[in-house]
Amino acid sequence: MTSITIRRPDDWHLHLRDGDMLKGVLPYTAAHFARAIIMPNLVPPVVTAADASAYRDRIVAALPDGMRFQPLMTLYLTEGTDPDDVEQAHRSGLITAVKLYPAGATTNSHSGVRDMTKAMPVLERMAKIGLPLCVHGEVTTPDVDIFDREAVFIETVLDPLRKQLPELKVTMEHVTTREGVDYIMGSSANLAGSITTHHLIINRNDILVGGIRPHYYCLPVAKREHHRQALRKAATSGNAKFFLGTDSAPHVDPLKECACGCAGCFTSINTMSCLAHVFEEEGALDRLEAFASLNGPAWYGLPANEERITLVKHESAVSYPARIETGAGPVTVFDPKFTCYWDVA
Ligand SMILES: NC(=O)N[C@@H](CC(=O)O)C(=O)O
Ligand SMILES: [Zn+2]
Ligand SMILES: [Zn+2]
Repeated sequence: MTSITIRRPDDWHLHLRDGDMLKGVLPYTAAHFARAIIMPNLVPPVVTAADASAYRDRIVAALPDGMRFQPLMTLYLTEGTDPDDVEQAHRSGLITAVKLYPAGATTNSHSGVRDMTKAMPVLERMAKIGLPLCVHGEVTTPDVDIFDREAVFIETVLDPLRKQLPELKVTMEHVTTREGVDYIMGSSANLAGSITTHHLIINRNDILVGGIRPHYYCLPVAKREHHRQALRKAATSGNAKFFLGTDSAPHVDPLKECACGCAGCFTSINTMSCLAHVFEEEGALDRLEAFASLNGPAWYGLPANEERITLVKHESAVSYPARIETGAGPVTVFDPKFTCYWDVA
């Protein structure tokens, strides 16, 4: 038996949803993670400080007795967001970041930003007060191929924005391409990137070969193998610009297994197990702590967790349920297609 002990990890990109789904999925995150950045793409979205405060209360209320977990709230940037409300939410310690969804890019993003110039007053304020912007980095232009949308976003939106507002701290979330990795590595200190567990494991063949696999469909969509390899290299490098954001994004099975299925993989339950496997494969178990527990807090200016968790490699396979039951309905668990031997003790 092998084991490693690391500081308790955090999840820097997480969808908890609301109501019965929130109650169903939150315990899996809280079991392993001390904190998570909570995505604001509810229906309706979490737009104002008042919305974020009420949502935080609902998350805390949904936490089972005896579990500890700190939700780090975000505001959903719209063209009508009030810079004063954002600043106030930041100063009171309520929010950790503001989230940019280009309108139409992903799940519940229709209230997102169409015209970046309309968001400039808020972005300028954020640059001034040191509040990070988290971005879903994909263009939505219909003539751009879905596999190119991240690379085109970097070129046409992100790079110009960072030149215009060099002081703005930006997290490029769920990076899925070699272009994304290279752009982050070649940039100044105020750009970093989160990487999901599933993008280290699947490429686009897993979605499409031998039949369509809706539970591997997420956004940004998984790309070619060489992109997955670039992500693995970045995540396991120890480079402080890369950290874990699982993007665990539960949808009930009927909404995934249908003619127009939702994007998102539910990974919070087996993320640490899968990551230990991936890092071991890459000969980088000693860098798992940097990726999952150290680089994220450093980027967001927070202390690393003092508590530790131990990951144990068992002689025999560790199993996870194929799906969990929530009050909102069944949710299929991400299947890494390899046998897991690691789990959290
Ligand atoms: N990642 C996904 O595929 N889906 C996310 C939205 C997002 O993070 O883009 C969701 O909210 O379902
Ligand atoms: Zn996204
Ligand atoms: Zn997400």
